[in-house]
Amino acid sequence: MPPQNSAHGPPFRVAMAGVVGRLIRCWCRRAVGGSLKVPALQLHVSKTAMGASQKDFENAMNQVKLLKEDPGNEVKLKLYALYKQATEGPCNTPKPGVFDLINKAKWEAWNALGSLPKETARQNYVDLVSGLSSSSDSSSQGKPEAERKQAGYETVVMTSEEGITKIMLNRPAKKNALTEQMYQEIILALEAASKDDSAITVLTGNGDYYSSGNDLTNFTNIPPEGVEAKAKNSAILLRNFVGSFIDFPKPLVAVVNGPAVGISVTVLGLFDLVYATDRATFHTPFSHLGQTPEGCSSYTFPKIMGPAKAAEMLIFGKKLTAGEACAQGLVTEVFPDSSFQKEVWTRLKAYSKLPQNAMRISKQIIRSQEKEKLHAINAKESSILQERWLSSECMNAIMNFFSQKAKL
Ligand SMILES: CCCCCCCCCCC/C=C/C(=O)SCCNC(=O)CCNC(=O)[C@H](O)C(C)(C)COP(=O)(O)OP(=O)(O)OC[C@H]1O[C@@H](n2cnc3c(N)ncnc32)[C@H](O)[C@@H]1OP(=O)(O)O
Repeated sequence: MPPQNSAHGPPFRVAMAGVVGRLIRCWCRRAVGGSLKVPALQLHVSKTAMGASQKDFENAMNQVKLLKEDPGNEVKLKLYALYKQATEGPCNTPKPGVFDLINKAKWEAWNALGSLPKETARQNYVDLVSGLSSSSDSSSQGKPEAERKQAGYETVVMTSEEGITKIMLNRPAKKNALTEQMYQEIILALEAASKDDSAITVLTGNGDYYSSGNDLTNFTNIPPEGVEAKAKNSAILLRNFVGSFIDFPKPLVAVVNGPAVGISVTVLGLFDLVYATDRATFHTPFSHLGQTPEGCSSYTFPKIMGPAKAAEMLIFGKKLTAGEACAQGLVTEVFPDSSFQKEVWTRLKAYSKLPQNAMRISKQIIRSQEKEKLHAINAKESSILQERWLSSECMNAIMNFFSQKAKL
């Protein structure tokens, strides 16, 4: 594909050359069955990982004991999971039984961190504690409970107001591209929203994009265990992520505030309402990336729009305008960008006053017949992608992105 813009200047390219080099070394190692010695690969340290020392980590553990306010169960689970990941690495214990509720919740929080490197977990733990300490000192005091920003999230902002819980993707400078941490935080946020007292849950983006899909730097955090292990853990993360949409028990609404790419488009088939600004576009360039559909779209898209239109999007990467996506049934309604937020939130506030249980039960009736099937499709799509990520087609596409040879 021809280069289309020059947003990335020379310093970006220099930085990316390192990333590309690392990827190539990684692939070479795989190609020779792991026998090639590539010391640089073993030494991979992510940008965030360089921040927190063992001392910072120990200080943060002490700070937790001094918190003035109980941070709540969600945050405590997150702290537990990050602590385990930072000290022991990926979850390595058997899942506790269904009746062992507390240990099961702890295990799930730890397991949801997938292959997050120990150093990143340590940094995230330190950042989380530092956010908790400052918010318990001052910021949230005095605000009504319902409007409080929920602590414990770094890449999303979660707020609850007037019966609506809003989960806002919050990396506007990166077009809300989804990092591994973000997938994990969305899983946790959906879990929290499913249990809170709101009637409706909304997913939206901050800035000019809804989301540019998977953050392609996820392909560069290769752990010392190697790329196969990374692909395996990423497939688990993907499966858990999509699973939280399949199982979400309340009305789930996407407020698509701008262009959407990749997985942020495919999971829309699992939402109950999709409202889009007329500035939004819907793009699933999987073949261009050497990848295949996820988010259950291999099943939901043909069902929603028919096999021919689904093929145009999922095989050939046709980008749809908001109007086209609405005509094909993926989007519920399109609003002019100038009045988008006002119109959508007025509508949602009215819906949130409808009897909650009735809405919940109606959703269950509509979706329950498909749940098992959707989980099976999710498992299949994730395992096919696990293979795809190890293919040269996929790797070339990722390297092209980083070396700016290709822009979508
Ligand atoms: C070993 C296996 C590991 C696998 C781990 C996978 C985990 C689960 C995967 C689930 C499967 C998901 C699949 C998908 O979602 S496929 C879609 C992936 N997305 C893309 O390919 C989009 C790539 N981005 C672009 O083409 C353009 O950035 C875009 C058209 C979105 C916007 O272009 P524009 O010119 O307007 O803006 P910029 O390019 O300048 O973007 C601003 C900065 O944001 C960075 N950016 C944007 N999107 C991404 C992205 N998806 N990944 C990483 N970075 C992104 C961009 O680089 C700019 O950064 P700088 O300001 O630092 O230059």
